[in-house]
Amino acid sequence: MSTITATYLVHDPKGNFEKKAEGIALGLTVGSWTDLPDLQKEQLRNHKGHVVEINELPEDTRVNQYFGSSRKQALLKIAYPAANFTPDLPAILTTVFGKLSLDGEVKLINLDFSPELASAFPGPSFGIDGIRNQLGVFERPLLMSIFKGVIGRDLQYFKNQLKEQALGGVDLVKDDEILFDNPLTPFEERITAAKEVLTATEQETGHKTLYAVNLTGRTYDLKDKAKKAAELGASALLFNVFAYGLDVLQSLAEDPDISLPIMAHPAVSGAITPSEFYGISNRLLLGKLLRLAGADLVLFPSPYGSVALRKEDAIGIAGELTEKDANWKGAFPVPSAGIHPGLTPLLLQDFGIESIINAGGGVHGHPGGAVDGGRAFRDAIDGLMLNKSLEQISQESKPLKEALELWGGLVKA
Ligand SMILES: CSCCC(=O)C(=O)COP(=O)(O)O
Ligand SMILES: [Mg+2]
Repeated sequence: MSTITATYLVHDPKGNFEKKAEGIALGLTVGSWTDLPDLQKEQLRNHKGHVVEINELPEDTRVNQYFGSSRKQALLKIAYPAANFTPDLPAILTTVFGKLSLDGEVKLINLDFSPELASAFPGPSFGIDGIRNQLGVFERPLLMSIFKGVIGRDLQYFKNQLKEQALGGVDLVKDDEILFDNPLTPFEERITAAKEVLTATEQETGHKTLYAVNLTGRTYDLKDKAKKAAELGASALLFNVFAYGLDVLQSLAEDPDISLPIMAHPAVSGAITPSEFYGISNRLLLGKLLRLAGADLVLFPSPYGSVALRKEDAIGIAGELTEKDANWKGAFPVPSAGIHPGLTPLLLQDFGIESIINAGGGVHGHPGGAVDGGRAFRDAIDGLMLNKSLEQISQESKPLKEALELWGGLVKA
């Protein structure tokens, strides 16, 4: 039988987890909080949730300090028959965590899709290989930079900033997620201006750079805007998926007339993921669900930047995005926020080659400007791929040396 199996982390002072698990399995399917005497055997067999596993965990002393009283914790696995829902994320999330998300200390940790159900989801259209093919870059992490300070500036400022970033050798440039349609830099004009600038920089340097335009506006206007972006020659879309919903991302990814890589931004996800007791795990939300809904690149806070995630969470997200056995193409992990060139060895060590190093302030804040900001990163990445140390590379690269002096990163002798 096709199913989805949810794993929940639950906390309870008494630890009566069998009762809790059965209550969820029945309550989210055919039952209610009161006895329903005319439930039929067949109804129970085909539609009731099934408790697969109850794994009581050792008491968490941090949790107990938080509550000032003892709290037992357990992981509960419950399988729900696919016959209960349509194969779409709104139906699935409402089944496995709709009412339950409002019902005390329950966190949704994972979802396992049976193969038949998994096949209903598209996954990335381009994925890691598709984006590498577009760029012709295969043997190093990619480098992305972010427009900064564009709000309130005109198209000429936008073009200048894009040119500098591209000349610094970055592979992708994305809008900041807070840049919306506006009279100074309208959506369509940003796309055509970027195409003009990036065609010229590619002719000058031979290096290709993609531009991800922020797809914003009312939900029902998004598809037409995205199609227009594709027609005008945009190279990728940035999308604030959690302000809209995972299913909106899926609709964009599935549309054959919007044949562009989609970069998912984590804005607003912090309202759902950080609690130990409530919400949805980062690994599931920013990893597995974004990948199956069709994100080609996924931004998330790195473990060591200005807005940090726990390292275990960040590595978990990247693992979900790149896991080889999954049904979908791999999506690029993009650990972000507060990234500067001194962090490059750490990023490479923790996220490997199949990742994107992404910086806004760490490019534009370079004393030599954004061109040197990009070069500092590229020199660091290229040198590390040759097994040189950051210190060695900085002796050959003035931009990197200056970046390390400003932001740190050299291991002192
Ligand atoms: C919180 S992950 C998204 C990072 C982001 O959107 C951003 O603008 C990072 O900019 P920074 O100057 O910190 O590189
Ligand atoms: Mg941003």
